Amino acid sequence: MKPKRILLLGATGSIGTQTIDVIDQHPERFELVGVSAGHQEQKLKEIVDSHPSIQCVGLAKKPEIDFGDVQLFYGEGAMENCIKETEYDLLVNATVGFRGLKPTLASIEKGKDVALANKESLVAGGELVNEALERNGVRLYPIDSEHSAIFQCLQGNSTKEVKRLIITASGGSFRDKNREELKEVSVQEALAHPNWAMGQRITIDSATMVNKAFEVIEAHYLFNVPKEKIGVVLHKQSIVHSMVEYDDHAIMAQLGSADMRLPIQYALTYPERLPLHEKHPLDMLLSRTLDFKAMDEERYPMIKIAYEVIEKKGNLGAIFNGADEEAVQLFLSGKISFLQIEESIVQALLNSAYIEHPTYEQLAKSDQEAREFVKMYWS
Ligand SMILES: NC(=O)C1=CN([C@@H]2O[C@H](COP(=O)(O)OP(=O)(O)OC[C@H]3O[C@@H](n4cnc5c(N)ncnc54)[C@H](OP(=O)(O)O)[C@@H]3O)[C@@H](O)[C@H]2O)C=CC1
Ligand SMILES: CC(=O)[C@@H](O)[C@H](O)COP(=O)(O)O
Ligand SMILES: [Mn+2]
Repeated sequence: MKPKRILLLGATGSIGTQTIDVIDQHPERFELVGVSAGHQEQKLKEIVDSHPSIQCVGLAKKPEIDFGDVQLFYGEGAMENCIKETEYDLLVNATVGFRGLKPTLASIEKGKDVALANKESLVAGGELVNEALERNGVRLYPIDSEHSAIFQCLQGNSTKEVKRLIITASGGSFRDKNREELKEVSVQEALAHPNWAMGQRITIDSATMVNKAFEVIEAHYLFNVPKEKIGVVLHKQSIVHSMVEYDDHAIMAQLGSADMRLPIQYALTYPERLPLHEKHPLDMLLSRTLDFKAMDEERYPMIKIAYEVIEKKGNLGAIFNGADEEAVQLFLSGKISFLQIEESIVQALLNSAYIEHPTYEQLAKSDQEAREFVKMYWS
């Protein structure tokens, strides 16, 4: 069997690094043919040097170091140029933010499957992505742990028989605090996720529950399930990664350690399962407790927004994500407080013009305007 040629966007990040680990565990099955990153050029260079199969490299700006004998793209359009110029079988989109949508669409238009970590592609552009998938006969494989769990639980069954998808939420860094206590929290505390080691943006999104709101929207577009059939339950151990309840009340769950290597590998090897080296695989023969608690929408108001975005669609997902991206940056740089992230999102949604059937260009404009709005709001 010929190795699957992988083009990896966001190679220097949390998902990117773990994707390379999975690829390196199975050199006979995968070949890394292209990588892109933002600003960590030294880290990217080390990846390129240790993977001679890499032919194409993308960076956010012109690098100061020499990348040698590869095709190099930088600046605006670097990821799309890598997609255009590289011969690959599967795109792994592990870049963060709205910038991930354009390469997702470009790969689909090229007729190449996508293993998707970049949930923003679906939050901001779910309608466009699904139209493009259908038009090009291309598949999307979820990497997000909850969606991988649901995908695994759906194997052998039809989504027509699904009573509901049950997405688990850890509750994030502040799950033991009430809203009054949230007024005083620090950036450092917010970045201390109880279970997962992830990039900064998604870690803050877990604490605000924006991540879970995004995951509700992501599930709607990935599995074509109406919003009434998508629920969220608090599960502080992050062992049950999500569940599918069927019409006969059978509930299928996927359990595992808090390690993204399994969902990444499954997206790369589907429908096969390969051996995987994890540091601490889950051992269910040891005693453990699994807690489940109903979602509290007063404590976590961001969850409700997900259902409004699914109902009204249009450019609301792009505004939701754009406002959050900007607000998280302002919070990380100490310019606004934790609760002001929520306020940024609510105000941006209230003050932005609604577009019912946006093009990609209109989504990009809505994203930009939501960011500008948040910057102005706090200036
Ligand atoms: N981490 C996790 O466990 C999970 C993550 N996800 C999703 O996966 C995606 C990636 O998350 P995560 O790995 O945590 O994020 P990280 O912040 O760790 O990594 C982000 C990647 O995107 C790159 N990047 C940043 N800015 C740019 C830019 N301007 N142009 C091109 N590339 C850029 C970064 O490059 P550089 O660092 O070189 O600047 C880095 O390689 C997100 O959408 C997230 O929601 C989903 C589930 C779990
Ligand atoms: C690993 C992963 O998929 C993250 O999205 C994770 O689920 C975050 O956890 P919570 O948002 O449940 O805190
Ligand atoms: Mn997740």
